Amino acid sequence: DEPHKELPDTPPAENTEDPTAPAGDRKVLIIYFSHTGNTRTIAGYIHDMVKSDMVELETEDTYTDDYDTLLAQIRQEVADEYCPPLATRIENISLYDVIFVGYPIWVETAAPPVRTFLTSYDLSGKTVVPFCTSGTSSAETSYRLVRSLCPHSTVLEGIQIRRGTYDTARERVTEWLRRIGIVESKE
Ligand SMILES: Cc1cc2nc3c(=O)[nH]c(=O)nc-3n(C[C@H](O)[C@H](O)[C@H](O)COP(=O)(O)O)c2cc1C
Repeated sequence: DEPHKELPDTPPAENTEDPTAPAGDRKVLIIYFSHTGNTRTIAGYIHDMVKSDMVELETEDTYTDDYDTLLAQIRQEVADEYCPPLATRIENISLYDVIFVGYPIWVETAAPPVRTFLTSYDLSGKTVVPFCTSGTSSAETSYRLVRSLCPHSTVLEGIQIRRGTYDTARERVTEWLRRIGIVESKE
């Protein structure tokens, strides 16, 4: 499935409210990897809604922009369960209660930097929340990977934003954050 940088036809509605403190006074961190910016957009929607810190994961070796070369490399990395070294270091991860983990689906699973992140940090006892962007693939394999790499965390229902559906993404992210109890529903 080819990469595709997608901008909504109409600009998404601006978030007019300040981010809300997460339900239960929990401290929230959003970490994400994004090669072409789609996952960064969704991370921004979550950050707009939930009082949180946000960190973009960067690899020591930057991935190429040449799709065919990248696809061949990622096929190999996925087959090898390779953990690309991260340039990003996260201080004080122990302070956080909830960690959102965002990534593109690459070769049917989570992009390899997520494997590095989840194997490098001890997330025992924390709540982990996956979110991803993709073409047409299912996200299930990536969710299974996330669950297997943090077996002592509570992994909540994730959200997947597929290509062609960005015009409604902000609303769906908001509904999802309420459904999983991160943001309290206002009645
Ligand atoms: C190397 C590579 C492999 C990909 N593999 C898949 C795939 O297996 N299934 C899919 O639905 N999308 C696949 N995509 C599309 C990306 O998931 C999609 O463009 C995503 O939104 C990119 O996120 P980003 O802009 O945050 O990097 C692939 C993209 C690349 C570059």
